[in-house]
Amino acid sequence: MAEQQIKVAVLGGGSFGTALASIAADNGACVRQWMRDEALVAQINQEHRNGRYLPHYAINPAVQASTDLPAVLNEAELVLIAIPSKAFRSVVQAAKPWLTPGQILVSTTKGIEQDSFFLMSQVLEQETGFSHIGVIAGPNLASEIADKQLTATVIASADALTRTRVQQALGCRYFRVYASNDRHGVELGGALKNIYAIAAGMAAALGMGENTRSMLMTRALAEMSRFAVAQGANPMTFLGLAGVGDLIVTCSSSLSRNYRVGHAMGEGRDLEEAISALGQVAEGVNTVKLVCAKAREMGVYMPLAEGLHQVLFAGVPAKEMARMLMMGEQSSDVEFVLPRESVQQAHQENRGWHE
Ligand SMILES: NC(=O)C1=CN([C@@H]2O[C@H](COP(=O)(O)OP(=O)(O)OC[C@H]3O[C@@H](n4cnc5c(N)ncnc54)[C@H](O)[C@@H]3O)[C@@H](O)[C@H]2O)C=CC1
Ligand SMILES: O=C(CO)COP(=O)(O)O
Repeated sequence: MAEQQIKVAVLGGGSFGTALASIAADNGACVRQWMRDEALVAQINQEHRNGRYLPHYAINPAVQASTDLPAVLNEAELVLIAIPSKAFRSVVQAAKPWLTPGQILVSTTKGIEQDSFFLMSQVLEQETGFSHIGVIAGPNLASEIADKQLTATVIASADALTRTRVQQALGCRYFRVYASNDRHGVELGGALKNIYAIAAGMAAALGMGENTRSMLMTRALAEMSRFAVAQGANPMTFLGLAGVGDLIVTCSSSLSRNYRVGHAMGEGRDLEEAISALGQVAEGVNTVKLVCAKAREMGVYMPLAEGLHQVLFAGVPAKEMARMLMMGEQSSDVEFVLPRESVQQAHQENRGWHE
């Protein structure tokens, strides 16, 4: 008996929503994609191209774009939400009357909500109370996926049905979907790495060497996992695609919008100029603000994020910040092996040794 075609709704007409819609259609799903822009809908349906966000790639012709939210959601088994964090809740609220508890809701958004400090899956949970909720995160540059470059992602959910259905709907010859049950850790990984991608772009523009890049990424991983553990996530998750995997790609690629914002600033533009030159969402700018405030409140040590915050919002030159960071207290390499406190204590005991 032929397998029944899964019905997938994608909310968001940006680059990632479009890339995911096309994968699902390549995989045989019935795919409808919702966006606000009538002209973009017409272009996707007629030319099978998203000229605004992914102009150079063909979209599977089976993707049906629409501005009609109820029609897109009607009978969808899987709903993928690819809307920037600033607008995420309002779109979920608009969709709510047409959502049903049996549906699987998956956020693909790598950001944090301003006032609540909620991750997007928590927004989904709060708005709907549904039980099939998950997140997708990993090293997933949209244009490479649209180019069908071999790519892997993670579906994270405590709910086995959500994990399995997303693996079935999206897993194909160029897109591999790994499963995790640490939704919080995976989602935090995706949001936090954007901070360090901005720093890496900045450092690249200032001429950093390979040693510097490696130091930056590795210490970023230490900082991200420290913060995530303080938030209740499993540090092992950061060894996976949504941790180290996504950190590597966004800290190395000018295809990352966060990296590009940092790079433009490293070349001398101010933050506003860098954002407007980008013309797309760079979630890390807002995330660094929110994470630094939360880290201060919780007493979590995050020197790189704090340093970036000073550069973005307090006018400290990036070069000066790098110098200050290099002169900070020397600490533990892997603090889950040698705790930071032990290193600090040893420093205190040996104070005055070379005085
Ligand atoms: N582009 C990428 O390579 C990847 C992006 N992501 C995440 O996906 C999320 C969405 O990003 P992209 O698709 O890349 O963004 P994008 O900047 O390409 O597009 C954003 C889309 O959201 C729409 N939008 C914004 N406000 C809206 C509102 N109030 N109502 C309805 N639609 C609205 C825009 O019109 C646009 O279609 C981001 O959080 C990003 O971190 C995750 C992995 C890869
Ligand atoms: O998350 C991404 C790749 O995994 C995309 O990063 P940007 O949002 O910086 O483009």
